[in-house]
Amino acid sequence: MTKVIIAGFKGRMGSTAVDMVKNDNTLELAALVDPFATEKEIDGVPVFNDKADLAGFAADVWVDFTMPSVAYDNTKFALENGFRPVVGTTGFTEAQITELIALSKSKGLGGLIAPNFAIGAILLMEFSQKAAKYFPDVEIIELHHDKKKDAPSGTAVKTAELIKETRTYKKQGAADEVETIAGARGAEFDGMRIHSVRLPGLVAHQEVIFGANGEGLTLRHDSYDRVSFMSGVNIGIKQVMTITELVYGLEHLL
Ligand SMILES: NC(=O)C1=CN([C@@H]2O[C@H](COP(=O)(O)OP(=O)(O)OC[C@H]3O[C@@H](n4cnc5c(N)ncnc54)[C@H](OP(=O)(O)O)[C@@H]3O)[C@@H](O)[C@H]2O)C=CC1
Ligand SMILES: O=C(O)C1=N[C@H](C(=O)O)C[C@H](O)C1
Repeated sequence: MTKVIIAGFKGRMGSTAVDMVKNDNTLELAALVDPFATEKEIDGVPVFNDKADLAGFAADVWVDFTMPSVAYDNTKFALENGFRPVVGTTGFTEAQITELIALSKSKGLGGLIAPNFAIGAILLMEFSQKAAKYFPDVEIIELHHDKKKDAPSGTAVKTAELIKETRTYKKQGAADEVETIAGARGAEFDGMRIHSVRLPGLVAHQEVIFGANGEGLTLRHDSYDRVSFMSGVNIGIKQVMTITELVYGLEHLL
C-alpha cells in the first residue's frame, strides 16, 4: 500500500486527487495539508496546518496541488523528509527544478514535477515539438478558468521549452512591429509568443498554431473536467516509487 499525503486537498485539483486516491485500493490517503483547514481529521485522515509537523510522519508520496508561491518550499520539504513529490503545482523556475533534481539524487528519492497530467496535453506537447522542427513560426495560446493565479500556464512554458529544443531560433513578427496597446503581442519566449486567455466557464485548454508559406497547422487540447488529470497523477504516484531521482514532465514516466 502506497501512503499518500495531499497538500492543497481543499482546492479544485487537490479535492479531485483525494477522490482518485480513495478509489484506488493500492493507495492509502495518509494525511491532508492546508494551512487554513479547521478540521483536525477527515474520515480518520489527519489534517495538518503546518507541514513542519509532518517531519518523521510515515508516508511515501507527497502530492502537491497548492500555489505557485509555495510549491518550491513544499517540494524541498518533501524530499528532505523522505516523501517522493508528485507535484502538479506550476510556477517553478528552471533553477528551482535543477536544484530539486540535484536534491532528489542526493537522497535517492524518485519524484515528479508535471506541469500537466493529462495524457492529451502530453501528446500535444510532443506533437508541437515535432512540428516546430519544420515550422519555426509558432504561437501558443493557452486558455484557462479565471481563478488561475499564474500566467502563462506551466503547460505553455513547458511546451515552449520543448519547442525551443527543435526549432531554429527566430524572432517572430515584423522587425518594425509596434504594440499600440502594451502586451498585444503576448509574452515572448525565445522569439515566439505566448498568449494567456482567462474566462469563466473554461477549465484548461491550449492551442499551438504554426504558420508557413501558404499553409497552417493548429494543434489543440482541451481538458473539460479535472478528472482528465487523474490517470496521470495515479501513474505519477506509482512510478515515483520505482525511480531514484526527480523528473520534470510526465512523459518521462509513460
Ligand atoms: N499539473 C497539472 O496537470 C495541473 C496543475 N494545476 C496547478 O495546480 C495548482 C492548484 O490549482 P487549483 O487546484 O486549481 O487551485 P486551488 O486554488 O483550487 O487550490 C489550491 C489549494 O491549495 C491551498 N493552499 C495554499 N497554500 C497552501 C499550502 N502552503 N499548503 C497546502 N495547501 C495550500 C489553497 O488554500 P486557500 O484557498 O485557503 O489558499 C487551495 O485550497 C495550480 O498551480 C495549477 O496551475 C492545475 C490543474 C492541473
Ligand atoms: O491552473 C490550472 O487549471 C491548470 N494549470 C496547469 C498549467 O498551468 O499548465 C495545468 C492545466 O493547464 C490546468
